[in-house]
Amino acid sequence: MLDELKKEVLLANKSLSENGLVTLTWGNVSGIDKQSELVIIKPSGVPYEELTMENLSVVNLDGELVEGKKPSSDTPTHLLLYKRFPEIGGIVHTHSPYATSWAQAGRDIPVLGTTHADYFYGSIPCTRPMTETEIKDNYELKTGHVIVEAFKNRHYKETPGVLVHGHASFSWGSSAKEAINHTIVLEEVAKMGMWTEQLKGDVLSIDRALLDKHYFRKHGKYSYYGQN
Ligand SMILES: O=C(CO)[C@@H](O)[C@H](O)COP(=O)(O)O
Repeated sequence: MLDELKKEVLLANKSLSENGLVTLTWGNVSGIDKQSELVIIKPSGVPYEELTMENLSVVNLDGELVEGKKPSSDTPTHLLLYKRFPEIGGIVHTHSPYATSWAQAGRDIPVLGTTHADYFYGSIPCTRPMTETEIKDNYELKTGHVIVEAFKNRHYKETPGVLVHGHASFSWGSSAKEAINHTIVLEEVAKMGMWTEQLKGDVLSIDRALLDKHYFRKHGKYSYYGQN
């Protein structure tokens, strides 16, 4: 069932280690089949080298297990994002060191350069801290809620990633593979941002003209990037 999507999600989870985005099992990748509304996600606590097509978790949007092992502990967060960000097809959550450092500092990653602007239209937001009640009651679902709240004034397709305050990042894309690419970029701009601030002290974002040039030359109907 859904073998093609399973293969994509399997390779995406395994690529977390290959891309230096994860330590131990501190991350998970999912993908959704829009037709059946079934989500394939990494099984909880399973080392990436032991992941197979057979042990991947398959859940419906209510979180019920349809096939495979017990799903990632972050499944409720993934499922809420699929419901509230309907055009995404894949999600990555991981504790990559630089992005996690900005999340622990509770800071948005400002647009400090064109590398960032090529992929994220504006700062990468950090959610507000969660309340004690949110943490104690259905934490992973409430994590999804604070992420959605951080996007009330920005579009999730223009900024395909977020830092969860005190926790780590979630990134997304049209597929699990694109979500991995956005996670790689998020970690890189988090690293560059930290070093830029180190070199220049409190730095300002680039101006809007440069942000627009770089973002819209890759995205939208006037894009002229690549072979298109
Ligand atoms: O955020 C966390 C733990 O803080 C999780 O992302 C785990 O690090 C991965 O959990 P599983 O996907 O293996 O349940």
